Amino acid sequence: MTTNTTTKNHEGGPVWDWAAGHGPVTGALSATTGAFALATTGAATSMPPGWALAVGAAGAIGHTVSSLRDRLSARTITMRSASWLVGAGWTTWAMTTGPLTWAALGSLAVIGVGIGTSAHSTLLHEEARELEALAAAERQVAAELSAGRRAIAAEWVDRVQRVCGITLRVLAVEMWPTGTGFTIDAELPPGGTTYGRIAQESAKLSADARLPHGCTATAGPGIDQGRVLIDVTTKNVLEQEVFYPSDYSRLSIHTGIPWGLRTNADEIKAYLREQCALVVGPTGSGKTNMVHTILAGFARAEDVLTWVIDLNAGSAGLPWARPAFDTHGHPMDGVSPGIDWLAASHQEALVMLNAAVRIAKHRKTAYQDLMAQANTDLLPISAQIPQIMLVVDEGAEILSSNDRELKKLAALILEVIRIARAMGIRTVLTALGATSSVVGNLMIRREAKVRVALTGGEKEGMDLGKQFPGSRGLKPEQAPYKGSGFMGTPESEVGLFKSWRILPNQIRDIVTATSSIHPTLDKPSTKAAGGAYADRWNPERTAWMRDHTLTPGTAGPAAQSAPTSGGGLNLSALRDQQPAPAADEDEAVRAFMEQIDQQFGTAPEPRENSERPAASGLNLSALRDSDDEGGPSWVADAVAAIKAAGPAGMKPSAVADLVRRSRQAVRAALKAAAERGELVYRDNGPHSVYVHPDHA
Ligand SMILES: Nc1ncnc2c1ncn2[C@@H]1O[C@H](COP(=O)(O)OP(=O)(O)OP(=O)(O)O)[C@@H](O)[C@H]1O
Repeated sequence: MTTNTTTKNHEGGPVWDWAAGHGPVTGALSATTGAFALATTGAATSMPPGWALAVGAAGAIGHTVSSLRDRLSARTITMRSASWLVGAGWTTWAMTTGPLTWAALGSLAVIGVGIGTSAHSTLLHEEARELEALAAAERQVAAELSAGRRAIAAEWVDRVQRVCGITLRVLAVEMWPTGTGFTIDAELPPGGTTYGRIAQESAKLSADARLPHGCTATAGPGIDQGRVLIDVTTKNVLEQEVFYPSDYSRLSIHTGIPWGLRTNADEIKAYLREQCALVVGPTGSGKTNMVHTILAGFARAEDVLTWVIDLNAGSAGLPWARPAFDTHGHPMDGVSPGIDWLAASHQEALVMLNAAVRIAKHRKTAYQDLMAQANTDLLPISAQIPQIMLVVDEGAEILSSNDRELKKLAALILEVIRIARAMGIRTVLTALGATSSVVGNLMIRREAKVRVALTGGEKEGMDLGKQFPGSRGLKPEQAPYKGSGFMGTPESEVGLFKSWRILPNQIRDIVTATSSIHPTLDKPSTKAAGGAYADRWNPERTAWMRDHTLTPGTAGPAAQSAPTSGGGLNLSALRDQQPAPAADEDEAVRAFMEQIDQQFGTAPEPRENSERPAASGLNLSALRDSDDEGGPSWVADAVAAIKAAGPAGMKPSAVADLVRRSRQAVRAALKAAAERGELVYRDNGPHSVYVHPDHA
């Protein structure tokens, strides 16, 4: 009957779910209605009552078997088989005595309520039993885990005692979710023991623990100075090839740029707002690959513009520039280069570095008000005023070269490192080796504290102690895989590290994906950088990228006759390998080189250039020999800077810092300028300033 109803209601009404299991109420209802239906039908058809008993016994046995299989409790099994037997007993009795009597119906109702109640209670019992079983399993896992942790703690207390002679009290052992190691949090013994004493025995501890190659035990500071955290790597992630993540979301110079992975698979970031970086790696260690991952990070940053110098045919920057231009060098719609400027020749590098110096100086005056408002002496870098990251591939070799041409570049690179920290220009230099001329340079030692050493198994010239002074126990053998090595930053203790692998396809993807992220150079900086910056992607100027018969940095035919726009430096004039240079071009090259030689030729570092900040293009007058302390070039700069400072004016000392002349000379020159009416002196004791007449 129920089946008929079901079929009829199938279209629109509720559907019986025969597959669903019974709860206590539906179970009792089903049992009693079933028994009643069988008794009435059996009585009407004179069925032998013994059949009902036989069916009940079979049901009890069947359910007992299935309950045993489901590992249900004895209580549930008893309840179920009792229900079958009681139901069958009632049916047999009712068939014999007649099911439609008050006694039969009443007893059936009592049986129904009884089955429902006992089913409910056994269900609760069953659930409680299940929960208890789960909790017991969890307790067992936890007990095993904490036993494991206790064993690790005991083992390492012994080890540190044996190797370093220090008795630790382990407070916690944290297993890394990546399954590649664990961290021990321990208390150092009283008496002033520092974590450094354990850190310097890293190699011995790793050997004592018989860690696989590439795995280390490194100690770092704990929550306070009396605690130590020991990171122990047990699985070597350095040997794996890990590809650059496919997440190209926005980054910022302020929140750090990820450069690769620690052995526990954590990302390690470089914070470069104020720091420069030095990446050392011999040939074949994965240095070029690492430069690309660095450029990838900068391309993703909304407040970074990357200027690349690679005198080795520009190869480090080319994959980042080419996808943005068509075969004629014209920009592709909707794609902008992943780097902002690429110099592949001495001349272009010279132009770029001079522009960087001019920007640094001009920013100092142009953003005085902004910095005063923000109450900071550090230029607030943002998408509107981006940081310039100067990446110089094999830049450290440029710094240590005796070649006259390279010395000029070296002087300017050091100049940028020295003067531009606050104004948002920082450098990433790569080097083939950690030679003393590189890491021995005071400027590099002081400013480039983000350090990477790619070892790739190479031991020759790998003096890790020089590159990471104070960190003992680092051995190139610990990172014998390509792209692996050590990295340390002021924020993160030196430790093993793996750079991501990146391939040309992915570089192309990143260029496209980040096209809308790149900032534009702020107006004052663009002005200071001059026409040479504005023209940097001119098809003529980038002809060498497409025409392999041209030497990098040389312009295509069009540029040879046409002057560059915006009054910038005409690079064609600097070409040193033109087939038949015109006489006046030769003359320009000679004059240019002479002026540069006078300025930089012999000195290890350049004298301060005195380009006019607002001048467009490369200001050759800046390269003039300037012993003339009262000479017009820097006084004009000073007057321009004072004008840019507005009504607040500038103190003579600030002007002296800016133009890099002695305070005495500056005071005299400013006084003379005031007497000529070019400036106004606002006398206010120690706060006296010079103001431009426009703002007086
Ligand atoms: N992070 C990495 N993970 C895995 N393999 C890498 C990684 N980096 C580099 N390699 C491997 O090492 C090879 C050399 O890499 P790369 O060209 O970057 O080295 P290099 O130090 O710049 O050498 P060279 O100066 O000779 O160009 C790559 O072809 C690649 O097979």
